[in-house]
Order: sequence, then structure tokens, then C-alpha cells
Amino acid sequence: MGALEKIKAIQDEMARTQKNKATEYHLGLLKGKLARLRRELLEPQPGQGSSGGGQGFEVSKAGDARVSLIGFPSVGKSSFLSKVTNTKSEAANYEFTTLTSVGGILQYNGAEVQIVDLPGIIKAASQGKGRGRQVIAVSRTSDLIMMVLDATKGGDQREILENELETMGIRLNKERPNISLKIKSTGGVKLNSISPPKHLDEKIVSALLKDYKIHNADVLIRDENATIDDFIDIINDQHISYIKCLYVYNKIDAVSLEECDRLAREPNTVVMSCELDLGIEDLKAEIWRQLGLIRLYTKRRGIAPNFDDPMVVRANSTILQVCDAVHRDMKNQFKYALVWGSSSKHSPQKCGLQHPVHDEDVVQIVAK
Ligand SMILES: Nc1nc2c(ncn2[C@@H]2O[C@H](COP(=O)(O)OP(=O)(O)OP(=O)(O)O)[C@@H](O)[C@H]2O)c(=O)[nH]1
Ligand SMILES: [K+]
Ligand SMILES: [Mg+2]
Repeated sequence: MGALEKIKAIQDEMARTQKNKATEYHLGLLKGKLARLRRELLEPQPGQGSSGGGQGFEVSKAGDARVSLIGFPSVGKSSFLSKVTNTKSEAANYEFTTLTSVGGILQYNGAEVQIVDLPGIIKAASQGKGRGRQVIAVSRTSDLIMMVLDATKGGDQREILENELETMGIRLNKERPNISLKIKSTGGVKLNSISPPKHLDEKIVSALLKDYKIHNADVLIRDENATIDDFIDIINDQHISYIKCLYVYNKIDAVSLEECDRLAREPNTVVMSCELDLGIEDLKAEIWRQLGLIRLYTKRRGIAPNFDDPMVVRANSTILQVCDAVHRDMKNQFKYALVWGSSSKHSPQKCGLQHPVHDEDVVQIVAK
């Protein structure tokens, strides 16, 4: 039996099995098997090349962060790229106008955000339909997925796309489960936890690991609410990506005000019309917010900083990360930093490498 048939057989069995306390363990094991088979299916076969972006499909990374546009055909992904960047991606009123990935740069707050337009994906993309797998592989490399939805279509488009991404090991707006798994060569499976886990015990943990041929491991569960699915993700850790997702309904010019209002109230959602230029500025601001970037102005001694050319780093960065962003060798020459702005107590404050910087701080690095 091939992997696809095995997957189908397990899915059928799961559908037949009633969900209750007594079947929880069995269903959990089936889920673990399913995750393993999917992973095997997605791993490149010998001679088949990578299952990633594919030759000539992936655009190279550029700018301070990457946002990929994921959505069904003809929802307006290319229209959006052409609107907010200087790159033109063909837009037309037929499906699959875009056949490969197209990157453009959105300039915002002095940062360069790479926007990647992608072919539309369809239901069952994760099973290899259309360009689905390549598209999802590119989305895995992004800092933010912008899921483009069609306001005139409503329904379950959001859920279908979420399921496709989920199947390919992408977890949207979710933190990596707080579980540590250390594989060992002897000693059996040992389960430890900070407080008793509600959904996991030694029996299920050992059985799940056994299916992956892991017989010796130390498992530490730090989150009492961790589920069987969470643990399966930790077993498959290298194949799972945790990525932020912003939901964007386009074409609001074509729906009633009431419908537009209803869509805008969905969680983590923004609405827009590329055609009538509605909501685009708000959306840019939201992308900026979700990317969690901050601007720093670096200066040299005795010279005013250039406020037109900020350096862009991730929020919660420290002076150490600022040094690394300037030059690989900088931290070795570092003596102290002078910082002006909301992160400093004095103006300027003399700081070490561990000092966390804030948006719009001015930073001067003093070398040894
Ligand atoms: N009414 C309306 N139509 C729009 C809007 N934005 C784009 N369109 C139209 O929707 C159609 C599809 O737009 P595209 O930008 O090609 O969509 P896409 O998602 O890139 O499509 P594929 O590349 O085929 O997956 C085109 O005819 C656009 O003119 C909008 O805000 N309102
Ligand atoms: K199109
Ligand atoms: Mg397109």
C-alpha cells in the first residue's frame, strides 16, 4: 500500500471512530501515524530533488522581512503587489494568471518589506494539486502570511486554506508548544512535567514515540494544557513552522456595508479594495505592526543621525543584535553604547550589550 492509500485508510478509520474519552488514546495514535506518513510523503524521493520551492520557483530573500500572499485564484493577490510595490505582477479576471512567485519591495517606515505574490492555491493543494506544495513551501519562509480572501465569496475559504497550511505543517498564530524532547540511546521513555498535564500521560507519549521508532527519550512538559497534537508537532519539530497570519478580505467595493462590517470584525482581519484604493494604508500599518519591526537611528560621535535612513531590527532586540546587524565583528570591538530615546533613563544612557532598544532610539556604538 502506498503512502497516499495508507493516509486514506487512517483518515477513514478516524472518521468511523466516535470521539470520546475511551477512544482518545486510539485517535491520538492515529493522528501521530498520519503526521508521520504525511511527512514521508513530503520528503523528497531519491533523484526527485527538493520538495521545497522548486527550481526557478522561489524568489530570493530581500529586504528586512518577507510577507507572502496566500489565497485562492483571482482574489486580487497580484493586484495588491502591483499596488504597494514598484513591481508589476499581471492581474486578470481569469484563474491562475500568476504561475510563479513574484517578489516586490514595499517601502514602509524606512523599512524594506518583501512582498511575494504567489499562484493561487486550491483545495487539496497539500496533496500535490496545482502548485500548492511549492506555494506553501515559499510561505514557510516568510515572517508573515497574508491570507488574501474574496469578500464577495464569504463561506469557508478561510477554513479551507487554514486546513491546507495546517496539513503542510504550518501553524498560524500559534506558539511552539512548550515541551522539550531529548532523544537518548538508553533508559526508556521518561516523562516529567511542571504540573500534571491534562491531555498527555506516559502511556500515550511512549506509544506516539514508538511509532516514530523512538524508544528512549526524556520528555519535559512545561505547559499543562499541551495536547496530543502539540506533542506530535514536537516529534516532527523540524517539519513544523510557526508563522503569523493576517487575514485580508479584498473586493469590499463589491459587497454591502453590512457585509464589509461583518468581515472586518473577524479576528485578526483587515478589509480592502485594491480597485478603489480602500483600506490600503491601514493594511500597510497593520503589516508593519504584525512584523514587529523597530527603527533605530545610528550615529557617529559628533555627527547628527540621519533620520531618513533608519536601521530596521526586530522588536525586543538588544544592543548585541544591533551590533550583529551592523557588522559580524562589531561585538568583539564593542566598548559601550550611548542610547537616546524611550529605552534610556538618561539622555544619553551608557549601555552594555544586553540593553533592549525601542522604536526610534538613537544609538552610538563606541568601540574599544
Ligand atoms: N471588484 C474588485 N475587483 C478586484 C479588486 N482587486 C482585484 N480585482 C479583480 O480581480 C481579478 C483578479 O485579480 P488578480 O490580481 O489577478 O488576482 P490573483 O489573486 O493574483 O489571481 P491569480 O494569479 O489568478 O491567482 C482581476 O480582474 C482584478 O481586476 C477589487 O478590489 N475589487
Ligand atoms: K487572476
Ligand atoms: Mg496573481
